[in-house]
Amino acid sequence: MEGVDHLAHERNKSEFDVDAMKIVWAGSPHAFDVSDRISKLVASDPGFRKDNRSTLSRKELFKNTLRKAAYAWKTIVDLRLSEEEAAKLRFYVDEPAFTDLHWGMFIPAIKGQGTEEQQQKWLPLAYKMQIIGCYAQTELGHGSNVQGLETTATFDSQTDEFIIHSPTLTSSKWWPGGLGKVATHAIAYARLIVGGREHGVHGFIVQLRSLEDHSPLLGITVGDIGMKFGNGAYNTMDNGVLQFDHVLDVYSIAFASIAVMLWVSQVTCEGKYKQSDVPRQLVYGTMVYVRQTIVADASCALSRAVCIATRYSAVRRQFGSQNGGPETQVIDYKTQQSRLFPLLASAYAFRFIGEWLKWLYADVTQRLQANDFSTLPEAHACTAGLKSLTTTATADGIEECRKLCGGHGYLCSSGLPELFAVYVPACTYEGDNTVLLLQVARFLMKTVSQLGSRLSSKKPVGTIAYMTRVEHLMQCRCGVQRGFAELSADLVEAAVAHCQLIVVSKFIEKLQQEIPGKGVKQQLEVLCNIYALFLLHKHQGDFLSTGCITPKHAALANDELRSLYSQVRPNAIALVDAFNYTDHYLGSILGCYDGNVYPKLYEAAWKDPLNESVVPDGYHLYIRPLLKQEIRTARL
Ligand SMILES: CC/C=C\C/C=C\C/C=C\C/C=C\C/C=C\CCCC(=O)SCCNC(=O)CCNC(=O)[C@H](O)C(C)(C)COP(=O)(O)OP(=O)(O)OC[C@H]1O[C@@H](n2cnc3c(N)ncnc32)[C@H](O)[C@@H]1OP(=O)(O)O
Ligand SMILES: Cc1cc2nc3c(=O)[nH]c(=O)nc-3n(C[C@H](O)[C@H](O)[C@H](O)COP(=O)(O)OP(=O)(O)OC[C@H]3O[C@@H](n4cnc5c(N)ncnc54)[C@H](O)[C@@H]3O)c2cc1C
Repeated sequence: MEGVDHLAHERNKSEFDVDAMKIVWAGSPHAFDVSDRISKLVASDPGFRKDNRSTLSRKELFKNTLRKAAYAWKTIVDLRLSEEEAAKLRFYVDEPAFTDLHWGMFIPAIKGQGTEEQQQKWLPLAYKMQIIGCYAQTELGHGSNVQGLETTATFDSQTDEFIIHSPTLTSSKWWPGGLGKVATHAIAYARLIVGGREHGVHGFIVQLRSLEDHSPLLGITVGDIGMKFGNGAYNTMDNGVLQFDHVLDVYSIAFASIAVMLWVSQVTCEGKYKQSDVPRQLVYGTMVYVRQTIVADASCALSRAVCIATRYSAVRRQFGSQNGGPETQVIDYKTQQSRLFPLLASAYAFRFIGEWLKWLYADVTQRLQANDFSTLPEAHACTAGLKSLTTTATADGIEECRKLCGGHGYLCSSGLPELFAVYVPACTYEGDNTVLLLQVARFLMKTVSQLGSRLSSKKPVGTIAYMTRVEHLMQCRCGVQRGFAELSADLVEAAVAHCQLIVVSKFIEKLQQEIPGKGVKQQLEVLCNIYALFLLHKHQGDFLSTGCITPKHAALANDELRSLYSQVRPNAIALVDAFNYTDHYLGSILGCYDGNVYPKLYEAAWKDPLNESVVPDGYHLYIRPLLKQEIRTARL
C-alpha cells in the first residue's frame, strides 16, 4: 500500500544515529545540506524524469539528453546556484552527457595546465557555457600509449600559427565524450613540431564548430562513433571521431601561447620552443585530477547498487516458512550476507579513500605551484592505483548486486542493468585498469630499490599483515633477475595488494578521528573490520605464503567475519539509508525507500510499450498463419 513503510521494522532495529551517519557519508553538515536540498530539487522536477529512457531510440535519447542539459543549465542560472550546487545538480540528474566532459575535464585542464593568459581568455567563456569543450586525447590507434599519439601541431613561423593535422587514419581522435555532436572546442593532444623539431605531446585548444550555426569549421571532420554497450545507458553521450585536415589554429603569434595549452612550455613570438624546467608528466595533470574524482564516484555508484540490493534483500522472502508463517527474508541467509555486506563495507571504504585522495591531490597541486615535485610520483601512483582498484571492485560489485536480487535484478526497472552499463567503462576510461596498475608496479619497484625492503613504515598497526603481504609479493618478484615485462602479471598483483593496504589504512585512520553520533563510530569499526577481514579471507593464499598469518589465524578471521555480519544485520537498512538517496536518483523499484516492491513492479510492467495492445503487432502477419498452419511447410 502506498504511504506504508514496509521496511519500518528494519529501520526500528537500527543501533546508531542514522542522521549522524548521513553527515559522515556526506562529509560535513554543509555537504549534507547541499546534497539533500539539490537531490530533492531534482527528484521533484518532472523535467528531470528518467524512468522512460529504456523506451527511447538513440536519437530520441540523445535529444532528450540535450533537453535535460539545457534545462539543468537554465535551472542553475535561474536559481543562481553556486558551483558546488550546480555540480550536485548535474550529479543527481544522473545522465552521462557532454556536460560531464565540459565541466569534468575541459575546464579542469585549462585551470590545471593553462597559463594565466589562457585562463583569462577561456575560463569565462567556458563557465558561461558560451563555448562547450571536450578532451580529445585518445585516437583510433592509441589510447593507453599517450606518447604514441600521431596528431601533429606544426608551428608555421611564416604565419605565426599552428597547423593541426591528422596524418593517418589511426590518428583520428576517437572516443572523446561530447565531441560527436556538441562540443564547439576541444583540448586536442598533438605532437608539437617547431622548426622541424618534435617536442612531444602537448595540449592545444582548437575550435571545432562555428558558434553561429554549429557547422564544423574548415578542415574539421567530426561525428559520433556509434552505439555503445547497453541499449540506453551511456548512449546519451556523444563520444566522437575527429579528423583535422591541416587546420589552422586561428590564433596569431600574439595568442600563440593561448593555443599551446601548457604553462610548462611556450612557443615564443620568435617561434622558439621554450621548455620550462618542470617534469614533462605535468601534461598528464588532468588525468590525475579526473582519476581522483573517479574514486569518489566509485563510492557513489557502489553505494547506489548496495542500497538497492540491501533494501530488496530485506523485502524478498523465500523458503523457510514455519507452520504457515512468513517465509525467511533472504537478507538473513548467511550466503546473502557474505556476498552483500563486504560490498556495503567497500562502499564506505571507498568513500573515505576518496576523501583522502582529494586531500592528496590538493596537496600535490599546492606543491606544484611552489615548484615542489617531490610527491608527484606518489600522487600519480596513488590516483592510478586507487582508480583501478575502486572501479574494478565497483563494476564487479554492481553486477553482484544485480545477482543478489535474483530475476527481478535483471529488469530495467531494478535500475541495476543500466547502472552497470553506465558504470563499467570506468574500468577503461581515464586509463585502462591494468595499464594503471603497471604504473603502480613501476613505482613500487623504484621505491623498493630506493628504500630496500620496507616500502613504508607509516601505516597503522592494524595493517602489519597487509604491509608484510605487499613487501613479500614485491621481494618474490624483485628478487629474481627477470625483466619487468616478464614479471608484470605478478607485479600487478603486488600493486593491487599495495592499493588495498592504502584503503585499509585510511579507513583505520578515519576511525581515529572524532566521529559524532550515537553508535556511529562503532558501526564504522564493524564495516572497517569487514572490509579488512574480507580481503584477508579472499587473498588468504598471499597472507599465508608470506607467513604473516597462520592457517589458524585464517580460520579465526573467517569466524570473526560471520560474527561481524551478524552485527551488521540489524543495522543494514539504516546503513544504506545513510546514503540519503532519493527514489528518483536510485531509479529502482527494488530499492524504493518504502519497500513496497511488488505492486510497483506489477504496475510498471503494464507501462511497457509492448503492452499498449493486447494482441501484439505482427500477430496477423506472422503468428496467426503459424497457428493456423497456413504457412507452406518446407518439403521434408
Ligand atoms: C558519465 C561519467 C560518469 C562518471 C564520471 C565520474 C567522475 C569523473 C568526473 C569527471 C570526468 C567526466 C566524465 C568521465 C567520463 C569519461 C572520461 C574519460 C576521459 C578519458 O578517458 S581521457 C584519456 C585517458 N587516457 C589515459 O588515461 C591514458 C593512459 N595512459 C597514461 O596515462 C600514460 O600513457 C602512461 C602512464 C600509461 C604511460 O606514460 P608514458 O607513455 O609517458 O610512459 P612511462 O610509463 O614511461 O611514464 C614516464 C614517467 O612518467 C610518469 N608518469 C606517467 N603518467 C604520469 C602522471 N599522470 N602523472 C605523473 N607522472 C606520470 C611515470 O611514472 C614515469 O615516471 P618515471 O619516474 O620515469 O618512472
Ligand atoms: C566510455 C568511454 C569514454 C571515453 N572518453 C574519453 C574522452 O573523453 N577523451 C579521451 O581522450 N578518451 C576517452 N576515452 C578513451 C579511453 O581513455 C581509452 O579507451 C583508455 O585510455 C584505454 O586505452 P585503449 O582504448 O587504447 O586501450 P588499450 O591500451 O588498447 O587496451 C587494450 C588491452 O591492452 C592492454 N595493454 C595496453 N598496453 C599495455 C601494456 N603496456 N602492458 C600490458 N597490457 C597492456 C590493456 O590492459 C587492455 O587489456 C573513453 C573511453 C570510453 C570507453
